[in-house]
Amino acid sequence: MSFDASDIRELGLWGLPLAQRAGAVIMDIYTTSPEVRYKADRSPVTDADVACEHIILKALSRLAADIPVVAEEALSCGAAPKIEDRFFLVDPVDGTKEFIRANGEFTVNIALVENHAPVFGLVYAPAFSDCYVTLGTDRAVRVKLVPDHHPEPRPDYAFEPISGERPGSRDFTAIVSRSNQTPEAERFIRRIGGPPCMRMGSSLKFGVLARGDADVYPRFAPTSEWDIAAGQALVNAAGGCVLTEAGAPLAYGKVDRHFANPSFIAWRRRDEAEAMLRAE
Ligand SMILES: Nc1ncnc2c1ncn2[C@@H]1O[C@H](COP(=O)(O)O)[C@@H](OP(=O)(O)O)[C@H]1O
Ligand SMILES: [Mg+2]
Repeated sequence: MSFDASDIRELGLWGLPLAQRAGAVIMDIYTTSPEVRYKADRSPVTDADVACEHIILKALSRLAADIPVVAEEALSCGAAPKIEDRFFLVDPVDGTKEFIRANGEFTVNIALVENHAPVFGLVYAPAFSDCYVTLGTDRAVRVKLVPDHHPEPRPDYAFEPISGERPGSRDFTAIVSRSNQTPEAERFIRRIGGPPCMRMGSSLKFGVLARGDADVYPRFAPTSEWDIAAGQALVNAAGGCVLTEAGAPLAYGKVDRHFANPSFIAWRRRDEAEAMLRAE
């Protein structure tokens, strides 16, 4: 298939039925008390992670066999591709702990990285039929997407454009991990004045920022590139940014660090992040 992976819109439209299929497989397992195993790093994995990743890898190999893919489960089994300027990052089920707890806060994540930065992202929460996808480097949308084993091609998705504009007059709000909270993040929240704080599992937090329903997501617990690349692409496209504590951009493709990220702060608005950093 001839495909220009720099066409973010084309990639987004291609990704939606794939997400539906992957989501349908995940939901079949979700509703039948999945067996939980533990990887070498003691993180949990279920058949949903493995089956979903298989579907996505197969689809990516048909779409763009020349672009390397770094995928969470394949990498944990030792399958590390040679990284180039452009590569895909796949986390088939982000928020596996939430999947096991059955609170719905888990996502399918596909991202494209170019020159060390995520330029495309798809985050899909099948339990909520809630999908966020970039259709351009400055265009992010939300779309209701029901898990489906055999989705029909759709020319007419009801895309809701999202941006980091704060709706109404709500208070400045932080959002943090449900299962991986740290004292450092709590200290950060106190330092910025102790705003109200939402808790949520998985990369859905980036969707909440990108749609303007929270302002800052401080993350001091460990993450890997596949956990956050799609979410960062969304936040970037909606007018926000993801920075290290020192205010530097996050770099992707950190092979020597096994794709581990430093602590970071994701911001709903780039200008607010810059103002806060200047005030420090
Ligand atoms: N000790 C650790 N090392 C690396 N990543 C970790 C980690 N603890 C949690 N994570 C990452 O945090 C993700 C969950 O994010 P959150 O806390 O925002 O829900 C996990 O995604 P998976 O569920 O895909 O493994 C996992 O990758
Ligand atoms: Mg993950």
